[in-house]
Amino acid sequence: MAGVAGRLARNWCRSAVLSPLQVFSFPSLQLHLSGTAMRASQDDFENAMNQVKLLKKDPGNEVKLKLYALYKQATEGPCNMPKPGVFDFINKAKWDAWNALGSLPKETARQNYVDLVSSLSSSSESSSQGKPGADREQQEYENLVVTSEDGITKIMFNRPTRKNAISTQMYQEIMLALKAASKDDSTITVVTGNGDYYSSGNDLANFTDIPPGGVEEKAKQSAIMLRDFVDTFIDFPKPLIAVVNGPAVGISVTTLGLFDAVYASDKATFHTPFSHLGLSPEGCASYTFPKIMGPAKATEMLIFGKKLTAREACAQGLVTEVFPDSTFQKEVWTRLKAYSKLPQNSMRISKQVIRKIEKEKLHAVNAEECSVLQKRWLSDECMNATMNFLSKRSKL
Ligand SMILES: CCCC/C=C/CC(=O)SCCNC(=O)CCNC(=O)[C@H](O)C(C)(C)COP(=O)(O)OP(=O)(O)OC[C@H]1O[C@@H](n2cnc3c(N)ncnc32)[C@H](O)[C@@H]1OP(=O)(O)O
Repeated sequence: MAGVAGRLARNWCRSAVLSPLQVFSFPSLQLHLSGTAMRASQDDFENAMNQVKLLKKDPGNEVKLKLYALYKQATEGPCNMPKPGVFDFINKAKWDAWNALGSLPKETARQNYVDLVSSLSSSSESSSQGKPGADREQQEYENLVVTSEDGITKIMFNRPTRKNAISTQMYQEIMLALKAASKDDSTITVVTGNGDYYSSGNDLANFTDIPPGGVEEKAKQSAIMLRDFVDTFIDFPKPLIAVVNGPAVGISVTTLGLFDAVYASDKATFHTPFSHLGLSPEGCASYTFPKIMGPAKATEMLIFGKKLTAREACAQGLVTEVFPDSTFQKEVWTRLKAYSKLPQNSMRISKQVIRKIEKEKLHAVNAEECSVLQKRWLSDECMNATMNFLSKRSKL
């Protein structure tokens, strides 16, 4: 049972309470919680809350629980909530941490929170400065490998043990990487996956990271993030190519409708199980898929969750070309290197001409899809499906 609790706590804490936190190992971090320093003002406290979101690495479960407890103590005072049930691992861990602070005064908790965040921020800085000569791009992204070579910027999803599921932090990183690629001197940008999957879509553990404002606040934040994420694809100015190395699920499929070309291994599959998850389409697929493949085929995918093989997806226009897996990488990269030598401005301008007429429409579709999803995430259908997946994974 301890293993299960640990796993659940890990899921919660990985992107938890005060996320997006980006993992840091602080084995020797000493916490100074005595509250002997000057009293922190409300501004200091708010700054510290913002700073937490900018930490480069995850400080670990124990520290996150301390941050959570201090935040609650500073804002609400001593814990007087009923103790969660023994099987409610996540809330029990949080309750225990908060309750352990006893009657610590709010001001002291506030100061300790500020001190703790400050110690985390300085550890984060000294750690990243302490690796002279290390690859800069590798350090910036926790879940991506971004390289630029031969006029091609390659953004590779890099969570292979999670089938490249997209965590909250990873959404942010993908947006940052795309924005950087849109401004660098490469001619084309490629998105691909490391390992056997292209991506298993949204990390379903994202929804276990509930902020102090509760599930409604979580749904609101997620809708804002999703809208920004998809907008980044809509506005991407250069040829954007997907190299789909293996199965793709959910949002990693829907966003393909916003790419300029999609090359797939014959091992790839395309699956959007939205109804099974109590969800509805995103990534502008409610507009792009009927347009690409016709409304009936789009219905089979987006409403009935039919999984397509790479060849089926190609026949329906979602995929540009399929290659045998054994020669996939070689054939695709040879072709991409040739394309990357074409005149940069001409390609950019052609993309603009092709896409311009659709842009406004796509932004409106994106906004509408996010607003619908904000409600779906709060539905019993969606919550049950998510809990079902997570509890199976926890082997309860
Ligand atoms: C905030 C914006 C939200 C935008 C919304 C987007 C909607 C979507 O993207 S919907 C699609 C969501 N994705 C899924 O439903 C896929 C869930 N995963 C699976 O069904 C399976 O894991 C798989 C078919 C992808 C792979 O199965 P397989 O048996 O080969 O491998 P597993 O042992 O299941 O996976 C290894 C490991 O990875 C974890 N994992 C895989 N995918 C996800 C995921 N999407 N979210 C969270 N975790 C995932 C899986 O649980 C395994 O973890 P453990 O080793 O700890 O058990």
